[in-house]
Amino acid sequence: MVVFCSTGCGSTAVLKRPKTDDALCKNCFFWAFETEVHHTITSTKMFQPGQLVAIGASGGKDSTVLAYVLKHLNEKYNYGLKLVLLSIDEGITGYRDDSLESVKRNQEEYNIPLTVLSYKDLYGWTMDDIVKQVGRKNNCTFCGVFRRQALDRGAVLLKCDIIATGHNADDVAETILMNLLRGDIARLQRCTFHITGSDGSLPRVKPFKYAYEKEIVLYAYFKKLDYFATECVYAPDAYRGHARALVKDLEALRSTSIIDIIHAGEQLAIKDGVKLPKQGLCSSCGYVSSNIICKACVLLEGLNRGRPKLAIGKSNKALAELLAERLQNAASIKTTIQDQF
Ligand SMILES: Nc1ncnc2c1ncn2[C@@H]1O[C@H](COP(=O)(O)OP(=O)(O)OP(=O)(O)O)[C@@H](O)[C@H]1O
Repeated sequence: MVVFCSTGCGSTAVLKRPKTDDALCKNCFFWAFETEVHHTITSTKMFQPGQLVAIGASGGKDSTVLAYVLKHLNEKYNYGLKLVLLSIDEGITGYRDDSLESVKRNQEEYNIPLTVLSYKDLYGWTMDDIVKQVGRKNNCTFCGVFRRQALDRGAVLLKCDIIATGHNADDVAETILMNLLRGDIARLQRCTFHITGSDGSLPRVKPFKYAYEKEIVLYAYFKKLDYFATECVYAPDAYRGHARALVKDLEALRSTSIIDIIHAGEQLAIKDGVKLPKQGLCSSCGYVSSNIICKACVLLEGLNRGRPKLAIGKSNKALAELLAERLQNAASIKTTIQDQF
């Protein structure tokens, strides 16, 4: 039986929209998807004309579709943005090396300049080296913390005004649930913001905040976009894995579940008087941090000392240990100087 596009355009439907269950033809689906992203961008005043935008480009489906759609909307609606692709090479053989090849091909196809920064250059370690030290269980902590900072450093280096990532509605819903389950009130509120980074780091935006992962995959498929489809070869973050499974189960029961979780998350407000961590600057590297030394520096120091698990889990203990040692060093330097004069 032929099903016609529910918009009444007269074309044959080729898909059922995961978000709304509407039967749509290819062109009406493209229009609906792009118009919703455009609405997210304009209704939240995500960008300002003249801004240089670093698109975090991993070569995966989300950031590939993001680069394509941002370029398209920028031209169609005259946003007045300059776009650059920024890729972080974590040094994961058989994963990031292959996905970066997709980014390089897209750079040429979309004519957007690309910069690649590596963990090896920034931190002296590849993820392959780190996994050899820490094993597969905790390596996602290193990767996540280093990537966040690497994207920031890269964008600052390129003199960008803002970073756009391909985090989608499923990612946001998972993060809301994770922060709720962990009781992480500060992050719970922050993760629903349209723009983050007003605390001193570069502003970050998620134009796909309301775009379903399944629709991004369909968009990439029907547009025949070139992206790398394999999962990371190292164990995925176990906790997020549970949140992901829960979100997918809920979506299967009711397709609006994902957007409902996001809307609920957006309405949460922190009671007056609740103490939140204050953002300052890391005394080692100068990056934004709610501690005297940022998580990336503590993780790196653990690696460089041959104690990679130092900052896993109870990071306050690791921080206290590092600070005590630094104070001791400072005291012995002071004594040496005093002895000399
Ligand atoms: N190595 C990287 N270099 C640059 N940006 C990255 C990198 N890894 C992740 N990002 C950015 O963070 C977003 C979310 O990353 P995540 O690890 O959740 O991957 P994902 O959901 O599989 O996204 P993608 O399909 O784009 O890889 C990506 O869409 C991208 O914008």
